[in-house]
Amino acid sequence: MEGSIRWWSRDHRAHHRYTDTVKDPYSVRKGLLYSHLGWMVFKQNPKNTGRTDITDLNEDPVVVWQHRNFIKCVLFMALIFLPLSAVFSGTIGWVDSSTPLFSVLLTTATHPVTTSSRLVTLGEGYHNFHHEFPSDYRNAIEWWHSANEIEKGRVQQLQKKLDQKRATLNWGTPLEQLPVIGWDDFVEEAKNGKALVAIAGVIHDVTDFIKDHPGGRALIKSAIGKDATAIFNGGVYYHSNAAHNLLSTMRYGVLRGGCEVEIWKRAQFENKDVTYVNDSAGQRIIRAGNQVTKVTQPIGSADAA
Ligand code: HEM
Repeated sequence: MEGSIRWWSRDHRAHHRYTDTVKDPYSVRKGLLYSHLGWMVFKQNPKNTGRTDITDLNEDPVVVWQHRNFIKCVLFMALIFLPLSAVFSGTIGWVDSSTPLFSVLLTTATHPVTTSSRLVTLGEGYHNFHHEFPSDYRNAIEWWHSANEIEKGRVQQLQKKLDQKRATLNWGTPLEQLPVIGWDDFVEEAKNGKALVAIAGVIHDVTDFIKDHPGGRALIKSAIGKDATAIFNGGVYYHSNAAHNLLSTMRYGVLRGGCEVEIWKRAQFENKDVTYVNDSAGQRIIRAGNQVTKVTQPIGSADAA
């Protein structure tokens, strides 16, 4: 039913090359039933199937012979070989393991593998692996498979999950989206009641946080309308990585002439090659300790005095 070696391989190569597109002969987008059985039962228009190179198959005498004598081979297998093997082995069962599971696993070809899909397909739910590594005889990654290429794929999948997770979190307004505020305007706004604190060239609105500050209201209030870069980074207290992360959620603006931040911002506008690393979702990756407000060498600390 699945045709000659040549016919099957040609379509399977097209399936790998054009997975889930109109040129894929078993595209799951044509329906579950079609990707399961339809592609074998219905005559396909060869023009619709993507082109593939099968010169190697055409040069293989066994493949060519089997293709030319396909009907004879089928009749031989069905009417002579199978009955004889049943007689000699004492069993009459014959299971073609590929087709019943094929449709289910095809649906997983472009989707993440789930535990249920693995169970329902008796392991064939790992079909993504077969698409990534078509020359690999195995069907899945297990702990004893440590080949470099497979590990790279695994790390990239983990990275994808990490990117999805990162995109759900609040990392603060990206610097390039913040307004640039001059020093005098910053001081003026702070005087007029907005609790603004400048740290490392970024202005933060800490109004809602004053009451929750673990170091007390008085200390955080003492920094309003000031540049608290040194104070925040060890001058009074060396704030944690978590404190810098929290601070980024309070971003209000960028200080004109405010250290590296404005230089970076200007470079962005001038299209210079100064940039941060973004993940696949376009989210900026902020590694622990790499926050823009983190000044690694405390500008003024008790030790330096
Ligand atoms: C501008 C926004 C600020 C934020 C978001 C902030 C956040 C925090 C956080 C989360 C902690 C807990 C410990 C840690 O995670 O490091 C903390 C502790 C502390 N903060 Fe701040 N802080 C700010 C400003 C300031 C200022 C301006 C000062 C000093 C003038 C200050 C002095 C302290 C002190 C002394 C502690 C230690 C409290 C203790 O453990 O007893 N903080 N801050």
